[in-house]
Amino acid sequence: MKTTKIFHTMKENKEAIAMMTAYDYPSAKLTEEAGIDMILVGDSVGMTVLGYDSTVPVTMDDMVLHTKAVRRGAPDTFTVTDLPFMAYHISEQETMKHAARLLQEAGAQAVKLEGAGDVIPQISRLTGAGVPVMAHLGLTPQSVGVLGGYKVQGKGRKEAEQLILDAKAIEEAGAFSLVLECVPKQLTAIISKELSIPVIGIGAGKEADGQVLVYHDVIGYGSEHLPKFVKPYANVQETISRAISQYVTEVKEVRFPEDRHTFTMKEEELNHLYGGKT
Ligand SMILES: Nc1nc(=O)c2c([nH]1)NC[C@@H]1CN(c3ccc(C(=O)N[C@@H](CCC(=O)O)C(=O)O)cc3)CN21
Ligand SMILES: CC(C)C(=O)C(=O)O
Ligand SMILES: [Mg+2]
Repeated sequence: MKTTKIFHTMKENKEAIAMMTAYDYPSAKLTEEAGIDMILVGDSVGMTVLGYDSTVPVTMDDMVLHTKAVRRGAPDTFTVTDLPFMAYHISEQETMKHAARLLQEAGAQAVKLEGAGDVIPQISRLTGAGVPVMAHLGLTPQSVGVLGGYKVQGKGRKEAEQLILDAKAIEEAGAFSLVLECVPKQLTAIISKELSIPVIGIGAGKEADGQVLVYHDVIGYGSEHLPKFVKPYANVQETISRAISQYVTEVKEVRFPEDRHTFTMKEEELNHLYGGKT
């Protein structure tokens, strides 16, 4: 069984941590085969797979379903699942129940939650109960309504100082790792240096202890607007579109199926249909 300790060790050895999201069986299988260090079942599933325009509508049931599929595809990879919007704000009891569902019912090894402040006591309680917690600061997409859009965070000195304080409080509360999203690289350098837990960046520069990106962004599949921090390593949507268009064309022109896609019965059997009386 893989534990959070390996990621501490990787930070100590200055070995960069490669993390990526996955949402279903095939994406998880390919991600594990490629040698990823850690999978995130992100609530970004709401946008990349389910077609919502933010992560806010994503439910616990969605996260359980997708985590189960991911675990079947990547049984040997440490898997973190996002607690969705409002799953860790209503009460301590609800937070604990939701984390228990993700670890026991869905098979995640850790949970991730966004923010500091009110969330700090939840991180302590979860860790105290044996749930490994990954925190998430900077651009926290579940707060898009309050932040007023997906914008870079911590550019001003006051905001940056608050982020550093929040990061320290998160480590203090027992989180095993921290995702830093969309912050200036200088802030990433400070936070990664000041914390002993690994900092995983997304749009936060190479100064983090590791990187995370969304599966669809890495393979070039389906995103219309790509954030600046994304590097698409392939153009899978073009491949898929071309394949589907060709299929449609060939069906309409009756060029598919060909003989090699088709089954036949022996002449003899055909001749004796209805006892040969046809
Ligand atoms: N496909 C996908 N990739 C993601 O990284 C991602 C999701 N979906 N959904 C949930 C959140 C939303 N995220 C986003 C979405 C957009 C930007 C974006 O366009 N940012 C501007 C910054 C503009 C500025 O402040 O200067 C950019 O140009 O990168 C950033 C993060 C990150 N997460
Ligand atoms: C982008 C990462 C950090 C995330 O939270 C998600 O995919 O939901
Ligand atoms: Mg998320």
